Amino acid sequence: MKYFIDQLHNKIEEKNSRICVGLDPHLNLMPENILRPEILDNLEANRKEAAAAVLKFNQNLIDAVADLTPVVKPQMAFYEKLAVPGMECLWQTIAYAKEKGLLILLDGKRNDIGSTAKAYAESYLEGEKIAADAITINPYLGSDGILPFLENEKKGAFALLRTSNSSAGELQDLKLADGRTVYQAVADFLQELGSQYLGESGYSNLAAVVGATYPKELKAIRAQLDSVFFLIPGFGAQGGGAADIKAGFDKNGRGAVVNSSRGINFAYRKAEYADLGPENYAQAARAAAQKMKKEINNVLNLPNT
Ligand SMILES: O=c1ccn([C@@H]2O[C@H](COP(=O)(O)O)[C@@H](O)[C@H]2O)c(=O)[nH]1
Repeated sequence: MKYFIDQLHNKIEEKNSRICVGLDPHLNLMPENILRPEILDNLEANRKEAAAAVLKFNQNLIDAVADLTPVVKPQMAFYEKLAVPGMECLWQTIAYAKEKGLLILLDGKRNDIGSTAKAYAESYLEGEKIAADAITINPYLGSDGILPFLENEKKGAFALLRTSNSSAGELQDLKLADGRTVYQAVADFLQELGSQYLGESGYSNLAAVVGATYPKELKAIRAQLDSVFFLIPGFGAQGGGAADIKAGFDKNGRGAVVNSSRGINFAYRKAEYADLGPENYAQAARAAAQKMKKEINNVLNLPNT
């Protein structure tokens, strides 16, 4: 199978799961048996130890959720924060997740002029073992900044469309002279550009990010776009729930994955999993991932297997 988007579809079907587990190692939320809290008092001096702790944390999480999720999404900000050891940790995490059969969506929101975008694409998407399968991008520079991420049909790009954050509407909801909002214009642009990269699934390797925290907009965008696959972040910690993401899927329950990062990574901190204790954070993460998978399948009227 050639296309990234078809690989993602197949993994979703294989696991009957529409979740995406974020790998967002917020250091201040880590269990103490993994990361000594004193490390945070002088992180600059302790980056190596912190990165080693994050790698162990991630590997245990991956082991706990590998059969439940088609894809993981490392958020680059948390690895960049740890400088060189952090980047090593990121690549080791990616290699580990790949060994476990997971697809990797790197959340870096990269982009630039065409020649620089090409360098980003080569840095993060080129290669088999030590490379992501897809990356989040900012579409604001237009097509020459996007096309380098789509050159290899085995790789995909997820462009920011209508984001989940509270100030998303400040720019994205502005009205253009033709009556469309900025995000509606971006949506049309992505569908048009992505039509050259359609897989057998009917979806394009050029996908989009649409937040769970704006269900009305999510519904309208799904109605507008029939060949653009969605990453839907904002589930759990940001307040989005199963009812909010339903309209992001097509009538067959296809066309999207829903991300949760803190809600799964740090589930051990929730009252419902408190009995497990911080040392069993991976078990808590597994329980939270199972619950999310089930809630999404239920709201889409899909069987739970
Ligand atoms: O619109 C967007 C785009 C990206 N994100 C990223 O997704 C995760 C969400 O983390 P939670 O802990 O589940 O809130 C995080 O990496 C964001 O940078 C997003 O939330 N919204």
